[in-house]
Amino acid sequence: IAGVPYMSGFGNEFASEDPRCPGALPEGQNNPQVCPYGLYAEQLSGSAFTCPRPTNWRSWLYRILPSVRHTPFHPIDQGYLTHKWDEVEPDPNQLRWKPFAILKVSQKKLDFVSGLHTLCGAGEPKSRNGIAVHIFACNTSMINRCFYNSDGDFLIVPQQGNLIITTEFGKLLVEPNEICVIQQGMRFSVEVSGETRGYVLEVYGVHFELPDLGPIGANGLANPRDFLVPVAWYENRQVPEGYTVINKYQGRLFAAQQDCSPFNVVAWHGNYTPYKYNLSNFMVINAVAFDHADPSIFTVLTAKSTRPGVAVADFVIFPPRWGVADGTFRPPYYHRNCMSEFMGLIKGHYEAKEGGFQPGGASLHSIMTPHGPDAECFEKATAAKLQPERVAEGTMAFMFESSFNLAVTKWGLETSHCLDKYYYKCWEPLKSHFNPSRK
Ligand SMILES: O=C(O)Cc1cc(O)ccc1O
Ligand SMILES: [Fe+2]
Repeated sequence: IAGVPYMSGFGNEFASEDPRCPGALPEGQNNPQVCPYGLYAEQLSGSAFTCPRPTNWRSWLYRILPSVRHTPFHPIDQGYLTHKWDEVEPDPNQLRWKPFAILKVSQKKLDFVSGLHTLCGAGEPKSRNGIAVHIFACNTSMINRCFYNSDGDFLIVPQQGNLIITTEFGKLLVEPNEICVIQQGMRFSVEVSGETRGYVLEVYGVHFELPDLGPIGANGLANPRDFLVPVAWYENRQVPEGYTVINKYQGRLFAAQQDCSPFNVVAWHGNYTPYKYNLSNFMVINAVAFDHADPSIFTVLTAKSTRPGVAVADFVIFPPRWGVADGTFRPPYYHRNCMSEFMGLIKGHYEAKEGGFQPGGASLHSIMTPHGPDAECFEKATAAKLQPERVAEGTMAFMFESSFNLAVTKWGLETSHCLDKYYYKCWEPLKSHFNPSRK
């Protein structure tokens, strides 16, 4: 898998053939009476047929057998995956979690799907509006098992361990500090080596896009050419013992059996694909004179709502960069926000909290819940001699920021046993410096 080939570009019209079958893509039409090599043609639609061109997503897959050839779906156990947002009473407090536990194989075998734990979310897959945040913590590869989501798209943020993701479109190797997006309906299977953990942002009913750049101009932030898309890869593999296709549908898991691998797409073309992105390619823009810019300058991808400027969810990162602002309190300001702020940490530490917030953990600052730097960070930043300095070197924190009011699951508040009960104490030492006779 090292040296896997990719195509590049965000939302391009791609075309790819497995090199073992040159000419597998029909020329000049999508539905020949008989496809090259005796393949079946199948369209995967990621938008309504009638969407305007800039948001019209679909791909054509040329496969050994069509996806429809399977036995009926039956409900299966779904562990801690849920979209029930009323399991526990609402909690407006600042919440922080210690690194989520990853079980050892000897304790319990968990793969990417059975290792999904829903932490928080809001909205509803049936009405196609909302989001969920899941933690995946697993130790085993998916063998003769694949997954597809009818409810929405997965933005996957690995934090520990590499993911080898086989998709209908080909293979992706996704390492920590990279992210990938597997969109609604795309079948995929995840191989891991050892204990593996990360975060998933699921959005129902919208797709991620690159944010508008406004006065920034034509370049910057996440550049389209740095998004990588797999090349066609197929296996013609019979699985007499049964290949399990798992479907998340209306928040529930179902399984169906088929007798061959679903990764039997010999060639495909279209603009509806999985993709990955390396966060170190992000072109960071920051304040170079004074003041602290809002974190929207660090938006990698956005899932827009129908309200102008209001996201269903933004994926924002806090990458290594220079801090140079003069006469400025440089860390994040104290604030209350009309959006929900979920944060995770891939590596290192986060500038507003040197301790307490650890890689593989998380925090949630809900709508209008006050938050900001801990007392230690405040004292340091107000006393610091302001020189150009590297910020967040060797670290990578991120935020899922959402206009939804996120509810936390029972697993999040209780079962995970990771909630940090003393989080509020990090602000307790903040003291008044007010002196009416000093200006
Ligand atoms: O709360 C946070 O740590 C995230 C954040 C960072 C920042 O630089 C400004 C605002 C903000 O919400
Ligand atoms: Fe914040």
